[in-house]
Amino acid sequence: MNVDFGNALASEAVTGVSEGSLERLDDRVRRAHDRIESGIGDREFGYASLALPEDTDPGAIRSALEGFDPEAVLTVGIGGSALGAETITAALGRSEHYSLDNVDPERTRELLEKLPLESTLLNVVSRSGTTAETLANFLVVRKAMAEAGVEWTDRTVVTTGDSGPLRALADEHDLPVCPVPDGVPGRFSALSAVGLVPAAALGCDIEALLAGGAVGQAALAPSLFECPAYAYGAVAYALETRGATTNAFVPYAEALEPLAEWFAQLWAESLGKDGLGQTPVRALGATDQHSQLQLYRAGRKDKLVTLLRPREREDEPIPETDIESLSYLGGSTLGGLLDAEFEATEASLAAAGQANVRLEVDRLDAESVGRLLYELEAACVLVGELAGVEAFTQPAVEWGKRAARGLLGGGDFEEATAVEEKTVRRVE
Ligand SMILES: O=P(O)(O)OC[C@H]1O[C@H](O)[C@H](O)[C@@H](O)[C@@H]1O
Repeated sequence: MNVDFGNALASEAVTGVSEGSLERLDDRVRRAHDRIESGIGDREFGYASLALPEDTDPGAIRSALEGFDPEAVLTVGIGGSALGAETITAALGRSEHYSLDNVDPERTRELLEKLPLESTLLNVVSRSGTTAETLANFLVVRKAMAEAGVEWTDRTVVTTGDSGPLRALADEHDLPVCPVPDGVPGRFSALSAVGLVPAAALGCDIEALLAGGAVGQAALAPSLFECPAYAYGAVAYALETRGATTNAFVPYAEALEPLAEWFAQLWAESLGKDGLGQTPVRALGATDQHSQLQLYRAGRKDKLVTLLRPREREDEPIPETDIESLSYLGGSTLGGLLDAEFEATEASLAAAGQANVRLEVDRLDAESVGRLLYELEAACVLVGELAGVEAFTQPAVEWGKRAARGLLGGGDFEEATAVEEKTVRRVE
């Protein structure tokens, strides 16, 4: 990942940071880097995520998938157990990957009617093996397969921990199981079996994805001025402390739209603690230039806008036209137009004093995507260190999970009583 934070400097942006402040911050970046490196070395909880490029065994993933040559992959998982896999296959153009990461009955039914179940690989992913949405969807899909005369046990692969209901079920039916890596929270697990199984099943080069992650790891360095991941993290942190409490993440590539969702979980769940954390907003260039850009340019100066694009892409020429007012488009390309819009938006934000950072990758291939995921994770871990928040836990999410389970009669959870105690003040 290449980072250009010129438009986030104090000389350009209302919430910008001066070079001098960044130089002072760099001392703290160096200390944070030491902490991160020792955490990686000792495979400490959370920090172990940044060791995945070396620790993930692509051979084990491939052997769990032996004998499968699916037309489509259906991932049943949620949050960190779905978004990494969706991000990777979308970025690499594998549209045959579908996922059920919600319990909307209409969507579930519609998808099950559309999929060729006899040639679909069912990929069930849950670190805990207890997440209600995932297990409920799994039971529904399993029944649909049985009703369609498909032996679900022949078409299912599971990624889960060493214990829990999903592991027990996988053992009972002798299903192929990929382990979730130790000490790696779901949102940091894209470069493990959690994120790589669908990609591998659909013929992506998972070794190259991991090699890209390893390049990101090798690029970690004790100065933000020498390390793109830390440059992005340090600038995002510095801007947050100067009032940029929203991070609008805007990829200029449809294939990276799921990445914006993945980034939102990474940033929100890791950094939203102790009254701190930038609120991630998902957007897409150029589409959202025609909707959200008004706010980003002229609304409150409480944002960092992160613009992301691949430098190279397969292009499509725009045909010549004899309509005089459109002649400027003819002879150009859709990619050329998208790039022009990217640069125009960047300049328009800067002209309004709105902080923005440019992230670029060479192209959307397996190596670049692996590196991008790794470096955004490293950026997030760095922000956690600088802000002094515990980036690897999600107590607020767990609270809601317990409340929902309590309501469904899945145990005695005191959080469920909060639902009954809700203050009501209706207007009908
Ligand atoms: O993998 P699972 O245990 O099913 O968890 C799936 C998701 O559940 C929770 O909501 C957590 O906050 C997420 O971080 C996690 O990714």
